[in-house]
Amino acid sequence: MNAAVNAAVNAAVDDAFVAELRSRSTAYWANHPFQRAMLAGRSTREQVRGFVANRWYYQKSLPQKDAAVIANCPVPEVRRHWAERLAYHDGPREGVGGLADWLRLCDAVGLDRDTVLDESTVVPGVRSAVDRYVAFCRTAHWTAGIASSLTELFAPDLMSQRIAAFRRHYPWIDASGLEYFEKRCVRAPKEASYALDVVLTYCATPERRAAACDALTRKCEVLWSMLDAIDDAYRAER
Ligand SMILES: O=C(O)c1cc(C(=O)O)c2c(n1)C(=O)C(=O)c1cc(C(=O)O)[nH]c1-2
Repeated sequence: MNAAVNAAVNAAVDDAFVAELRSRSTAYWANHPFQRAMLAGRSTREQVRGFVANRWYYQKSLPQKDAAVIANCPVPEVRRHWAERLAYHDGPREGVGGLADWLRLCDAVGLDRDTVLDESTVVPGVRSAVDRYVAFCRTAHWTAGIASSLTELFAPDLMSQRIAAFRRHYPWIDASGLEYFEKRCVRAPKEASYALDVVLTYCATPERRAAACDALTRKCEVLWSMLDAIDDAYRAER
């Protein structure tokens, strides 16, 4: 095979891999009935608050998940880049960064901060789903850990819809709290694009690529399980 034919074959193989990863969007939590109801303005205050308070457990676990990916990754350039994600959520100091922005969203929906931070409203199903995500990134091959973040390919569209829905249907939410999602709409596509490049570059075998696709499915299941648990806990409120 000459070089041009080889390059064309490799590009086609990469395209098929990316298409396979993108096809996992059908299992993304944007399609969960709880999420659909929230976007359509059919959630009660307690359900919206339940989502935000429970999601805190996901937010606070992200830096530990990213630290696990870094710990397993042998490539300095990738570690350097991935460390930015960790720094983003933790922020340079108290009160600044992704976690602080999420806590401002908690304020904006009327949650008591101490109650959010003591996690007394976190339901068991959310805790175990998130813990599963962190454990997966600790134990799986580092490229699978990175692939599991690729739900961020699907997140920007959902976050834009969520911002619009919160403004339109839930006027009791202080709009300043939406800054978390506004910032993520800019950042998530960049993070997803980098993660996709890494997965394309370092998943060099069909087995690694299959494992990356499986990791993305597992991650969709984590998010879906979170919403199952939240939906269940706040069902009586509907
Ligand atoms: O609001 C959302 O629907 C949503 C979804 C996701 C996701 O798909 O995992 C993330 C975020 N937000 C997010 O804000 C975020 O920082 C984030 C990091 C990750 C990850 O797996 O590393 N996912 C997500």
